[in-house]
Amino acid sequence: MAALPPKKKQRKRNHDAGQFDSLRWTSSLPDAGDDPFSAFAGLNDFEGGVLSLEEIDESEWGLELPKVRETRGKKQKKETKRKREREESKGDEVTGEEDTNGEAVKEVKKNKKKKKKKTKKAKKPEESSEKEEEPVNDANTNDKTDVEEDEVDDSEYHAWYELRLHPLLMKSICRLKFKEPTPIQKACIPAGAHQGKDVIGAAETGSGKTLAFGLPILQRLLEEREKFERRQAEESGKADETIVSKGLLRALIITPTRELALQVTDHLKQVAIGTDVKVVPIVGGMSTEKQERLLKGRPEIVVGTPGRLWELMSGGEIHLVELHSLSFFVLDEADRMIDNGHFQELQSIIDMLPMVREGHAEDTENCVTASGFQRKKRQTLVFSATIALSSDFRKKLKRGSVKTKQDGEINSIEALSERAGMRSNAAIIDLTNASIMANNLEESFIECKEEDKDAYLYYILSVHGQGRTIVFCTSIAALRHLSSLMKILNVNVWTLHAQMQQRARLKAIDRFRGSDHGTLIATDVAARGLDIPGVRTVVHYQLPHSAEVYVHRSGRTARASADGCSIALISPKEASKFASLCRSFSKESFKQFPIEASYMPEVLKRLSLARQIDKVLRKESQDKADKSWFQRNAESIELMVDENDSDDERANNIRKKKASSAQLKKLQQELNSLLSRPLQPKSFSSRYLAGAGISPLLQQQFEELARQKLANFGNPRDNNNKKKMVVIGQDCVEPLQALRSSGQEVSMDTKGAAEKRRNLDNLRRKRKEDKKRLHDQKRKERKRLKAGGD
Ligand SMILES: Nc1ncnc2c1ncn2[C@@H]1O[C@H](COP(=O)(O)OP(=O)(O)OP(=O)(O)O)[C@@H](O)[C@H]1O
Repeated sequence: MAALPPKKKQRKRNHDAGQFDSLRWTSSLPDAGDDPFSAFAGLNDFEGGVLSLEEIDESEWGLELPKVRETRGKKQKKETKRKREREESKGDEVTGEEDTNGEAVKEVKKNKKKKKKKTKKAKKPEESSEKEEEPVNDANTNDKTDVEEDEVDDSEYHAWYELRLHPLLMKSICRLKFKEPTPIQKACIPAGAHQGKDVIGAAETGSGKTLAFGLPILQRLLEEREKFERRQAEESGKADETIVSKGLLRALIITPTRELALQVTDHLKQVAIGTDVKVVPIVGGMSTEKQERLLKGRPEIVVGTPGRLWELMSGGEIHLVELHSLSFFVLDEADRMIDNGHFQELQSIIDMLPMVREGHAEDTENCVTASGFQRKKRQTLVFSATIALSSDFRKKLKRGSVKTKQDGEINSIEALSERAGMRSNAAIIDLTNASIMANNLEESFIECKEEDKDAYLYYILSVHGQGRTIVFCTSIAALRHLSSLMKILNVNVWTLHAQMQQRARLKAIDRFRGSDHGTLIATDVAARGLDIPGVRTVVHYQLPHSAEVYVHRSGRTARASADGCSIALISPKEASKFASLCRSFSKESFKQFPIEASYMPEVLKRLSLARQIDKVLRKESQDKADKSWFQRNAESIELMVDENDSDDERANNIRKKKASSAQLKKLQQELNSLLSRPLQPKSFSSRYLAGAGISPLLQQQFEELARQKLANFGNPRDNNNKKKMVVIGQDCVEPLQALRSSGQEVSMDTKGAAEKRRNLDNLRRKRKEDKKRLHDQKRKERKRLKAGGD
């Protein structure tokens, strides 16, 4: 883009500044206290803060935005001009050669063909590099011709131009068809990319936070490279090979889970296509050798999990310990980092970062390889969907008095940010709304007994089996129980939990991603960051331990302007937890998910059979496991196992086995016969056939039948009457649709619930005390009687 004239530039800056006025700047959050769900109460009471815009001279960047489609008038004018020029040049060329035998014309055509071939060749490397695992593309392949040839509609992408991104980044954005930046991107890119500020960013799940920190990183790397190359060219073209930023670690992005690290890597790679910036994931569960090999390629951006990163860093991995050149330190899903099991390694990594002093460039005096550009301050970017900061965080940062635990451990995002070198002028950008949930997310609940949760889940999956669903459990035991039941009931499910091997985890995600109506049963390892398009429903089979996790779980649906719904299954035991959750989101009402009670007898029948089958199967596999365990251990101590059971015992065992397999067969037959027909409500009208589980094929057949019946009626009056016959297959109704059309808004008497809980606790305590008193009395009585008898 050409440099704007001074006035325009000023106006543009004002415009940018104006944009920020509409944002809410944070720094205050009420103390969360002991209640894990109260962390978000009053989240919208934030203090203001202003971003100051620095002078930026676009002309210095030499930036050129992708050529956009001109308006019709301009286009026509240009076309006429081009035509005229073409004709003139054609004339020149033809007259310049012998024109008598048409040779010149042929020459021109040949030249044109050559040109076309060249353009094709120039395009090829880029196309092929997209398919490669590591897109290491040469910036030179993205010459202007490529950019110009992209059909980019000005009106469609103009919202990005204010952010003044590098043309190669703009090209990727256009390719990804991201029409406009999301609010968090709009707010963070100027601060992070152009003002070099540290950023704390919070926005709802699925709001595009990855690019809110990814684009500033790529922008700065590309910008620095261009500046450097220009300067080199100016200084008589003598390239000093030591200073070029290529090959030094420039950005370290840390995420709490491996899947998230891989996803962030993929996302950044997509945007970095066409640049030669390398992005590499470093995560546990993958071969260390392979990751060391990847690091030998000296990627500028590394995305990793704390455990594996620290393992390699403490082992002296050269690319990871040369941190003087680091320009970005990013914590994605930062609040999760302070959970147990993460912060030890994270703390060690942070302690390895060169010191950043307020008002000073990084301490890089001993560094010979870092260029002047890289010696700029390191930026710290901290992002999450749920972020809780104290009201005077900024002041504390200034004073350097953010508290860590007494033993020096990091216990809050604030301490983490300070330790990582966050400066007091950091841009704190909080775009979370009062409920912190995505606006297009519909939340609902079903109140049920603990033992009925399976039935309600089966109801949701079979009656409303449309779209992808993620079911969250808090324990792996619950997940295993649930997945085996659902598999017996022929529900298409995959599982994801922390005890699975990384390969299996990725496979499960991949398969889930590939199935339009699949179900993933997961623990909270999948709660953060996973970006799987088309997740329509999130079911909280068990409520999570904290409100943050609830937010992140629900955020797997309704991402990037799509809609979706969440359904929490609430047992009486969880009622007070749920009330506390509502309180923390200042929610006064939740929608009750509509259940068609007439389906439940059939659902319960199937489930009872599935449970019995599961029990038999478990017993069988347990017996097998016990036997092999016994044999293994006997062998290990060289003990001879006496195989010779008595005849009676053997006969007994065989009888038991036969009985068990006969029982299993019978149960399976019974269940199969139930599963072979659609789930039907107990009673249904033959006129309004409402059948959940009616497959599209069956529905089609019913509709055909209805039409045939209609045609058979000769009497037009009769005909009119029968026209009212409708076939409704509820299978086609997504949970979100069902919720929208008949979900009941239920007001949450959170205070009342707490009162009730207290009363119930008192009652229980009283009953216990009474029981104890009675027991003591009886004991004393017995003693007395005994003493009297003696
Ligand atoms: N400007 C944009 N326009 C449209 N889609 C976008 C834009 N930016 C990002 N996306 C898409 O939105 C989805 C969500 O983005 P991303 O994963 O970065 O969200 P997030 O805020 O990090 O979510 P979470 O808090 O759950 O981790 C991704 O599929 C991404 O490709």
